[in-house]
Amino acid sequence: MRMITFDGVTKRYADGTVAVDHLSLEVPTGEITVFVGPSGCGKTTSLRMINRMIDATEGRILLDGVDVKTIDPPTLRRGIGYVIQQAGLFPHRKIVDNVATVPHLLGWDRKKARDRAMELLERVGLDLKLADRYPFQLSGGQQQRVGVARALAADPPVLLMDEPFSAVDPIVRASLQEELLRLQAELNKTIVFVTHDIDEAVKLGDRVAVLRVGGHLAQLDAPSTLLARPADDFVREFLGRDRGIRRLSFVTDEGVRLRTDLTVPASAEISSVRDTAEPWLAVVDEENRPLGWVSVKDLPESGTLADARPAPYGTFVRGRDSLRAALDATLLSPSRSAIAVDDSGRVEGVATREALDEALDKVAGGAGA
Ligand SMILES: Nc1ncnc2c1ncn2[C@@H]1O[C@H](COP(=O)(O)OP(=O)(O)OP(=O)(O)O)[C@@H](O)[C@H]1O
Repeated sequence: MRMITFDGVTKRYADGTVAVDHLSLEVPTGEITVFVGPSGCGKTTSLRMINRMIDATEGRILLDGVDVKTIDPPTLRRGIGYVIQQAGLFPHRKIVDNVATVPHLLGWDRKKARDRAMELLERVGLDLKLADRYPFQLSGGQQQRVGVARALAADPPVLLMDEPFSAVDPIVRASLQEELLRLQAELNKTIVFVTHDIDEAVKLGDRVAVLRVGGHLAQLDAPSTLLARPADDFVREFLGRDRGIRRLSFVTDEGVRLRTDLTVPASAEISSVRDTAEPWLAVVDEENRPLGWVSVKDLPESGTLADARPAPYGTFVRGRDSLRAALDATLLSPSRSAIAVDDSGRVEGVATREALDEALDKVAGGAGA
């Protein structure tokens, strides 16, 4: 249990700058809440008020109903992991010692702290051969993983992450995001994640708080709702281009009707399919895995479908992928239909363009668009 409540929180700095203005919102237990917004909108200030690196001028921040101002900062921070950009590792300590620092401070003996550190490094996907190196001997992405491991060391229920993945290249960034989602599925921490990147926000957030300059909350919603129904022009603009398409990432493929009459085994005689009215057929192997598309009018005179050269195909995983993935699969297939497979890659059926159009109509209808 660790729910965070902002109750009319204002931060006015000494020079009069109002960084956050009467912010009220709830960060639910066990979820990732992302604070996103343009530079200077008060994201970092809001985050740091939670662990009292900055104290609010007005209002209250409650942790499970207890005002953080009544908890002394060291005690408070013991229950709150903190990850920042460029990891902020101690440069003169080995990787394993960086992670073991907090358990050590908590009074664990050396071996137990070290074991815990190794376990966490493994968990965040770091090659354990790197444990005895120093931070400067690691890549930016590796250092970030260590930063996450260190924040998790005391097993805090709350994790604050301030632009943790901003300093690494897009590919490493994507893998760190995946890793965080994988970890979170196991750990269920209450996470507040700050970013200025809206794509990162909708990918990671269970809920996304969009802030505007001056620390005003513009909208707080699940990513799919945010993309479907931005509250105003500011949010719409901040979400950027391709909002409609991006939204399809959050729509499951479940509603898409599949046809099962468009697949044929590679062992079938060509003569048996020549008279079909369908222009394209999906060929499958004996285990019902896709081999590709064949154009019926271009089939050889005789033989089996194994003798026809199947063209490349796109697939999506039924029940797991989004409508966006299904649509993408159609673009990778000459038939413009997508092959639906199960988790083990066996064909469940074919989603035709008509079936996808129907599904898209339902989404557009439901958006109030
Ligand atoms: N110590 C300070 N004294 C005065 N003003 C400050 C101080 N720290 C931050 N500010 C101002 O408060 C506002 C919010 O800053 P904050 O760092 O919270 O924004 P942010 O949304 O995290 O920005 P960024 O994405 O650029 O990091 C900005 O206008 C900033 O200039």
